[in-house]
Amino acid sequence: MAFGIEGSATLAGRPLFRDLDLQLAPGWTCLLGPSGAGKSTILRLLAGLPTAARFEGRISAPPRIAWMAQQDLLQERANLLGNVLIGQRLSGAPLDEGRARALLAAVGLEGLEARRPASLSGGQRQRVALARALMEEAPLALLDEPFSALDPATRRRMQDLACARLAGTAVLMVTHDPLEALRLGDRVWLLEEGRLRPVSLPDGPVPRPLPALAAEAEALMARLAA
Ligand SMILES: Nc1ncnc2c1ncn2[C@@H]1O[C@H](COP(=O)(O)OP(=O)(O)OP(=O)(O)O)[C@@H](O)[C@H]1O
Repeated sequence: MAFGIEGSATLAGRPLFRDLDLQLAPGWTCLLGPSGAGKSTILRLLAGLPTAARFEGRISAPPRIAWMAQQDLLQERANLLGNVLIGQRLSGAPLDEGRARALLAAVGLEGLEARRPASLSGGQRQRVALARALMEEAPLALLDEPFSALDPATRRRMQDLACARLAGTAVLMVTHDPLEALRLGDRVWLLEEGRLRPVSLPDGPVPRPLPALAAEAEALMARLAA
């Protein structure tokens, strides 16, 4: 099933983006672009969350979405297991504690289930937020810089994990990392000056091997810096 957003947005009377047409099929769509271009606004619009922008157009999204914001939005009063289970608790679904524990183990936090978020590092907190998003099993996943707080080796492992667990899901990921977009993207877009510009991709299934991507990453970094 395809989801998407079509339309234009203004911010304090000025155009933020115009005639946007972003369709989200199963697989990874990656969104790059300079700070303030409107990437998080697009994610929030798709999630049905309030934004500072005025939007006119059409949004197609399923009722249930896996959502990972730039801030981890962990519940400080709940332990890690409680945080991963929060979607099920809020929706009144039966709690699948076994799956939540398995996801915490998969993100490398086995044995920390009873800890509170305040006792974790930034990277550990981000991995709890990832486990919570993966717990959702929603048809659309909206991920805003989901790996930004991780060291390179952990980042790569978490990218592989997310890729495997979100197979068949329509994923929209905002990232500032060209290599990450090239590694994971089935489709990659650059949002600049209010327009979406396509990025051409090397052949092959995602996640792509890194050595093959060095030249493309260099070229894309140059476009971002322009
Ligand atoms: N709560 C808010 N109130 C007023 N303006 C806002 C608010 N949130 C975002 N904006 C403005 O909306 C514009 C788009 O912001 P958005 O967060 O979508 O950009 P972004 O591309 O995701 O940026 P970044 O890469 O820095 O996260 C920016 O000019 C920003 O200053």
